Amino acid sequence: MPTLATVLGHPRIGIARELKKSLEAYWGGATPAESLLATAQEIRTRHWSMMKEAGLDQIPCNDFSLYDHMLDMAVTVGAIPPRFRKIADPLNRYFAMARGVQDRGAGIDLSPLEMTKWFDTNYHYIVPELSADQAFVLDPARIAAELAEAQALGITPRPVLPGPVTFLKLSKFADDVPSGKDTLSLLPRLLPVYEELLALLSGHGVTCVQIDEPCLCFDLDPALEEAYRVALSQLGRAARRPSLLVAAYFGTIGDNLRLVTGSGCEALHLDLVRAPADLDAVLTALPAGMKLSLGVVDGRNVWRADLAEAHRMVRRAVTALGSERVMVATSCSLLHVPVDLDAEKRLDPELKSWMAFAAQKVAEVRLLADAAEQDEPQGAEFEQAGAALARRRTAATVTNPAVRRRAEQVTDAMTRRGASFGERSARQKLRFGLPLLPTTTIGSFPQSREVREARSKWRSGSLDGEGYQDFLRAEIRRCIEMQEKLGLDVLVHGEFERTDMVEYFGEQLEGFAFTQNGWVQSYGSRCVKPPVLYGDVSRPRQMTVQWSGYAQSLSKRPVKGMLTGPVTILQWSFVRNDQPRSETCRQIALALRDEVADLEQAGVAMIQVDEPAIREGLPLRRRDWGGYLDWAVGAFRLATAGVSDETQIHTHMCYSEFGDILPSIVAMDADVLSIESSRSRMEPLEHFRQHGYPNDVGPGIYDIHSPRIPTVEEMAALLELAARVLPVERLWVNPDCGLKTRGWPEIESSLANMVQAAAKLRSTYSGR
Ligand SMILES: CN1c2c(nc(N)[nH]c2=O)NC[C@@H]1CNc1ccc(C(=O)N[C@@H](CCC(=O)N[C@@H](CCC(=O)N[C@@H](CCC(=O)O)C(=O)O)C(=O)O)C(=O)O)cc1
Ligand SMILES: N[C@@H](CCS)C(=O)O
Ligand SMILES: [Zn+2]
Repeated sequence: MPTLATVLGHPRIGIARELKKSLEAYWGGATPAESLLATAQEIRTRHWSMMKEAGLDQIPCNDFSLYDHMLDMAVTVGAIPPRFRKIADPLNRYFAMARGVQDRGAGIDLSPLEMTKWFDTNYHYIVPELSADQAFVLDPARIAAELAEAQALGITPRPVLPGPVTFLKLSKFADDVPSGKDTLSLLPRLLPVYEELLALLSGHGVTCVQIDEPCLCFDLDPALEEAYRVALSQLGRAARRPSLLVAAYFGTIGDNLRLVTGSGCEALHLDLVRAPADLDAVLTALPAGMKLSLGVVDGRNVWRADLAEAHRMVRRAVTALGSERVMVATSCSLLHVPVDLDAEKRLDPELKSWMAFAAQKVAEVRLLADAAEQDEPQGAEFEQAGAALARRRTAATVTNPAVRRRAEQVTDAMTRRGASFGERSARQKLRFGLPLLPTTTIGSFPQSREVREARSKWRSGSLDGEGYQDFLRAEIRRCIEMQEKLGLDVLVHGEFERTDMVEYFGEQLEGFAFTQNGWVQSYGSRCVKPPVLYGDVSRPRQMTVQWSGYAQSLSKRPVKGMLTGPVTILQWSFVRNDQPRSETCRQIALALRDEVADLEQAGVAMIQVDEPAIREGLPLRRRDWGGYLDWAVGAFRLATAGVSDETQIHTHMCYSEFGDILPSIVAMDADVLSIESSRSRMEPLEHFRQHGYPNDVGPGIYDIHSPRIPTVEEMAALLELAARVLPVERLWVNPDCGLKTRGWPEIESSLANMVQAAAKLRSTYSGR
C-alpha cells in the first residue's frame, strides 16, 4: 500500500467568512436556523470536495463546528450544565451555552460557559462545565449526520474527536463543586460513552477515527499519566471499533510516547514541525503493526514547507517502517491558517511564492506522500518549492542591516526604569492627583458599523484620507466627551483607527505584509487576520501619536496612550521561521520603544502596552518556560523602560490564567496592570496576594464578553473582594478587557454603574 496523505482538520469559517456572517445573521434574528445550517453544509461540502480533488486519502470530518469543537464534544457526551437543560431546542441550547442568554423581561439570565485559549494558539475554546456527579450520555445526532453527509460525497471520512483525557483535562467543574476535585476522576464514567460512539461509527462504516490528544505534549503529573494509561488501553481494547489514530501535537511527545505505543491503538500522529527530534525516538519505539502519521507540514504558519527536509523525514520513516505504515500529514489541524492563498490578489508575488495556506498545504501533503518511495524527489513542484526557499533565504527585502545593528547593541540598562516602583509611584501620584480607586477602561470602544463602514470606504477609495481622518477625530471627540460625562478618571482615545490590535500595528511597521482574505477563527464568529511578519521590523513613522495626542488635547484628565506589546504582536502574527522568535520579538520591541518615546514627548503621560498574549506564548513543556519568559519579559521591558519615572506605564492581560507566571509578570515592572477577573470572581487576585504582587492592579469587574449590564452592587461586591486581598491604595477600577465588541447604549449603562461602584467603595475606604 502506498503512503497515505491526510490532514488533521480544516478551517471552518469559510474563505469569505460565510459562517461568521450566517451565524451573526441568525443570532440577530435576520435569518432562520435553516439558512445557517445550509451555509454550514455548503462550507463543509466545499472543503471536503476540495480535499477529495486534491487527492487526500483520509479526510477529516466532525472537525467542523458551528461555534467550537470542545463545546460540540460536551454536547455529544451529554455534558449540558443544569441551567441550560430547560432550553428545549438543541440549537438554541448550544448557542446559549456558548454565549449566554439574557432576557430581563422574561427574567432569564444564563451566564455562558467560560472561554479560554486553546493551548498556545490564538483560538479560544469553550470550557466544558461539569458537575460533581456528572453523568455522560451519548448524543450522536450531529456526528452521525455529518458523517452521512461526508459519505454521500464519496470520500473516506475520518471523524475527529477531542480525546477523552484532553476533553476532561481542559474541562472544569461548576463553581458549586468543592475545589480539590480533579475532572480526570470522571474518566471511568466518560470512557464507556466514547466506546459507544466508536461502536456506532464502526457500524456506519468508519474505518479510522482520529483521537486528538494534544495534552500528550504536556509534562504529565501522575494523575494525568494514569488517565492516559487507562483511557488509551481501554479504547484500544474496545470490542467493536474503527482503528484509532492518536494525535499528539503542538509540542514534543517525549517520554509520553510509551503511553501510546503500549495502548493497542493502531496509529500515532506526531508534530514533527514543533518536535523534529521525536522522529528518531518513535522509529525505534513503534511496535510492529502500529502506523505513524508524520506531521511534517506546518499547520500553524503560512510558509511553504521545506519540501526537501520534509521528504528526508518521510524517507527515514518509510525506510524504517515500510510505506504502508506511514502517513504524511499536517502538524496539527489547519484551523489555525487561512483557507486559500490563491484568493490573495494583492500580495507581492515574490512573498506569495514563499507562502502556503490550507489549500496549498493539502497539496504539499499529497506531494510528499507521492514522493515517499523516491530517494530523490522529482518534479516541477519540488524544484519550484526549493527555488522559492532559496530565494527567500537570500532576499534583500528580509534583511535590514540597521535594524540588526541596533538589536545587537541593546544593553541591560535599556530594559530598566530609572527608579524603583515605590519612587515612581510617589512621583506619579503627585503628577496625576488621582482619587483612591481610579476608574479607567482598557482601551477600545465600540467598533460600530459606522466605524467599519468608514474604514471600508476609505480602503476602497470612496472616502479620501482626510475624510477618514476627520471621521476618526470626530469619533475620538465623542468618546472623550462620553468618558468625561461618565466621570471616568483616566481616559482612552477609543482605538477607532484599528481593524485589530495587531493588524493595525503590522500595517504601520516595515517587515510585515497583509492579506485580503487571510481570516482565522479566534472564537465563535469572531475572526482575526494576522499580519505576515516576513522581514526585519522597523518603524518608518509614528503609529499612534496623532490619535492619542489629539485625544489628550481634548481633556484635562490623563489620556492613556495605547500600544500592543511586542510579545502579543509576535504571537498574533504569522511570524518568519528563519530566525528565533526571540530575535524577531526584540526587533518589534525596539520599534515600540521609539513609539513610546514619541508619545511621551507629545505629552502623553500614561502609556498602556497591552500584553494579553504573554501567557499564551508559553511552551507546553515547563523546561522551556524559563527561556521563553526571559526574552518575552525582556522585550516588554525594552519597549517600555525608556520613559521618565513620572510617566506611568500600564499593561493589560486577558484570556488566560496568570497564576503560574506571576514572577515574570512582576518582572515586567509595569506601574499598573489590568487583568480579566470578573467571571472568575477575582480568583486570579489570590495568586497576586500569595506572590506579594508589588505594583498597582486593575482587576476587571465588568465582563465585557457578555451583553448583560452589570449592576452597581455586583461590581461593588467584586471590588470589595479585591480590596480584601490587595491594598486598596494599589487598586484600579476597570472592565475585564476592551469594549470593541459591545454596543454604545449597553456600555454607557455599564460604565456608569462601574463609576458608581468605585464611588461607593471610595467612600467606604477613604476615611480608613
Ligand atoms: C483581544 N483579542 C484579539 C486576539 N487576537 C487579535 N489578533 N486581536 C484581538 O483583538 N485574540 C484574543 C482576543 C480575541 N477577541 C476578538 C474580538 C473581536 C474580534 C473581531 O471582532 N474581529 C472582527 C474582525 C476585525 C476586523 O479586522 N475588522 C475589519 C474588517 C471588518 C469587516 O468585516 N468589514 C466588512 C465591511 C464593513 C462593514 O460593513 O461592516 C467586510 O469586509 O465585509 C475592520 O474593522 O475594518 C470580526 O469581524 O470577526 C476578533 C477577536
Ligand atoms: N487595548 C485593547 C486590549 C484588548 S486585549 C482593547 O481595549 O481592545
Ligand atoms: Zn484584553
